Amino acid sequence: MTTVIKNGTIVTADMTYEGDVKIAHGKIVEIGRHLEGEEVLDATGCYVMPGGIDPHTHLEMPFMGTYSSDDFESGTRAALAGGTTMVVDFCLPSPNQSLLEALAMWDNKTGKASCDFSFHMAVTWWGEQVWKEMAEVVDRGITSFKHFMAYKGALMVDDDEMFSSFQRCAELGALPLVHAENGDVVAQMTQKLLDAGNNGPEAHAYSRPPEVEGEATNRAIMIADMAGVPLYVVHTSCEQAHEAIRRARAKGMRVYGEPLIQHLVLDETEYFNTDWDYAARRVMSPPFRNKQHQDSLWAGLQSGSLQVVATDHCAFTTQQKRFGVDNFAKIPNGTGGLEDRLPVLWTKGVNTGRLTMNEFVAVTSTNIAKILNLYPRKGAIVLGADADIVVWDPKRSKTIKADSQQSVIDYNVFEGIEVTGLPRFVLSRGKVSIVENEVRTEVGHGKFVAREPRNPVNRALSQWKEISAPRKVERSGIPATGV
Ligand SMILES: NC(=O)NCCC(=O)O
Ligand SMILES: [Zn+2]
Ligand SMILES: [Zn+2]
Repeated sequence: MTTVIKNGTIVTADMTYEGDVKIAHGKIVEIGRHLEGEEVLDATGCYVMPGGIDPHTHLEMPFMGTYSSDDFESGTRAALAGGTTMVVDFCLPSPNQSLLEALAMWDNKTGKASCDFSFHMAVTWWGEQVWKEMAEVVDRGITSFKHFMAYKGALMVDDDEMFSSFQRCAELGALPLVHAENGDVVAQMTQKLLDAGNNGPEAHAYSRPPEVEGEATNRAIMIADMAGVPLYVVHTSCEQAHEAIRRARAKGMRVYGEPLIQHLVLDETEYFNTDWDYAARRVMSPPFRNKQHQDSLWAGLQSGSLQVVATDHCAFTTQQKRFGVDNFAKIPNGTGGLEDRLPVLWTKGVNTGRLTMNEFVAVTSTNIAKILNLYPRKGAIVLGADADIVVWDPKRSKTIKADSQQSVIDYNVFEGIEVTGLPRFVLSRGKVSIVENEVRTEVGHGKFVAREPRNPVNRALSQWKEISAPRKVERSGIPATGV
């Protein structure tokens, strides 16, 4: 069957123009005027954009004694409902577990996905087995490796392990990712706060101030530079971390920063709410920051020093959050946002003039497609691309409410925010999955997307590092050793 999206304005990361889009067998087969097809989707008054790609989700993830509540079924449904057509989740091996064994476990979770997905592999320990298996993981199309510099005693790796892993990434043409917070300092700060009786959710924020993130970001950048590999910093939340990324990029380093929609819009005052549940539901790492940090993140998106807006969707119910009722360090870290990322960013970004429509497409889809070597199969409206498309109605509005969301949790951190700009249609490889409020997603339609290593940035950096590597000076007359 052929489908035509008619009468819309196509908006990509670099162009805005009138045109119809024809789809067959899940791909874009024609772009032009007055196209015909068996199924017609009317996009009058709408923008036809590449579907969102969320490169940072944790679906059904074992974490802090429980599992995140949205799985690949509810998570990908929430994604599609909000205009996101691909998610990249994290495979987390336990300490000493084989990466391949962990991957098999994660593969088992994905059968219910209704949009396409990929994985980042986490490096949670180091040894010859990990070194070897990283090559196999890359062969299977997973070309990015996550390193947690926090969560001491659980997922955290030290500098030695990170440097080894980053060098392996350089050899394999893969991309290292970091959760950048100084885990040693956070662990001690946490204990000090608890000893002083400071056990509420607000102490979570006190235990990991912006300096802790800034230091780790600088350290990860230095280690990546020594290893000769690009670096992607997840959930960049503050000026200190942004400044490190900005400075590195100004020096020509290949470093990317990813603010979350939560950090752009919600601030630290959320933790001072006197309702324990309200504050605990917003506990995530890094924590929400103040308005100055938010301004810095918006400026980074505007100026190009930050490239991607993600969600870090890791949803826990109120019941799960209550594991930490006497001790903030036991509150499962994470918030939701998959369904809300695009509408909230459009409302707070495009509708306020902070972002152009093309910048919106860049930071929600195209930039990450390029960084992860998915472009132009994903993140583009071009011939041959996957028909992962959102038809965006800039006039549709709603008030965000947990009651009507796709996520299975019982609250929404954006509750009460009025958004203007919502999908009219969302297509996942050509399948019409969302028609305004009607959900037509198909369980199992989502497929794993394999990625190739050695994207152009990896190759360019390796070439430059090879040319500029330290070299032994050849000397003709070497003096005899004087004994
Ligand atoms: N961010 C967060 O609080 N939870 C998910 C795990 C992580 O990304 O650190
Ligand atoms: Zn993290
Ligand atoms: Zn995360």
